[in-house]
Amino acid sequence: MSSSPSIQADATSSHPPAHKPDPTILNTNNTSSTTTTSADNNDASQRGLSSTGASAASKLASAQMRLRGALRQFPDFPSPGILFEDILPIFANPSTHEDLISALELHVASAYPTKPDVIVGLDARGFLFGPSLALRLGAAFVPVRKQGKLPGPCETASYEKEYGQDFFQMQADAIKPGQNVLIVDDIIATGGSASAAGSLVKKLGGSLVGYVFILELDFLKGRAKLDAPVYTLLSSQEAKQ
Ligand SMILES: O=P(O)(O)OC[C@H]1O[C@H](OP(=O)(O)OP(=O)(O)O)[C@H](O)[C@@H]1O
Ligand SMILES: Nc1ncnc2[nH]cnc12
Repeated sequence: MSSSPSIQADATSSHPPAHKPDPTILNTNNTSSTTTTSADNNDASQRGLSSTGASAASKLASAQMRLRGALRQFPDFPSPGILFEDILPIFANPSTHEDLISALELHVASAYPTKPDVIVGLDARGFLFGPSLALRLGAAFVPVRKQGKLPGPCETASYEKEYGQDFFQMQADAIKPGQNVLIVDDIIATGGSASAAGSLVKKLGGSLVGYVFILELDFLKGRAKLDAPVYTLLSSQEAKQ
């Protein structure tokens, strides 16, 4: 699907206009927002994002703006018609790196009364923040890797993404049956990668409690492929000048 010229053209022509509001920032009642619960009074409040009511919401909104401001876009990478979102500048600046981890920690603390046992990060950009988030939450970190990288018995799933086809693998003993698993990745585009990762988690006996992404290319409707709650910190792609 991803190499189809018509889909690539769609991906570019459907970019929302730059002035389109980010519902994550403007509407704290939607499914992408972070609600405040007693669970907010945890470590997140000690690290940059306060945990109480309006204050937490406004700090989250300003963190979201800084994170969106850090993104860079590269047209026609890695193939014609794709507007590539580069998340790496977030990690080049300790302040936006902190914004990211604290915002995600706050979301998990608010949305999951029982903390996940395992954070699963997707190869490769899910490895940039999955382990830090897991450490903050006191959860295990487990990678989903591209085929051929993991030793020992593995489960495999094939998938299509916005710009290609691939295979994901997990080590067969990476998750204990019944563990609560949260999948994290930088971007959801078509949802192919995330859906394949979810199928692997379930094959291993994990209980998939949700997905967390930094950015959603919402015009590709990837979340429709996922059968667990989806949270995205920045809920739409906005073309930058
Ligand atoms: O929703 P989808 O259409 O499946 O696309 C999203 C996936 O594409 C990118 O990964 P990529 O495979 O490019 O690997 P990388 O992280 O190694 O760059 C991104 O990091 C997501 O994992
Ligand atoms: N447009 C995009 N930018 C960055 N990573 C992606 N993964 C899938 N689509 C992407």
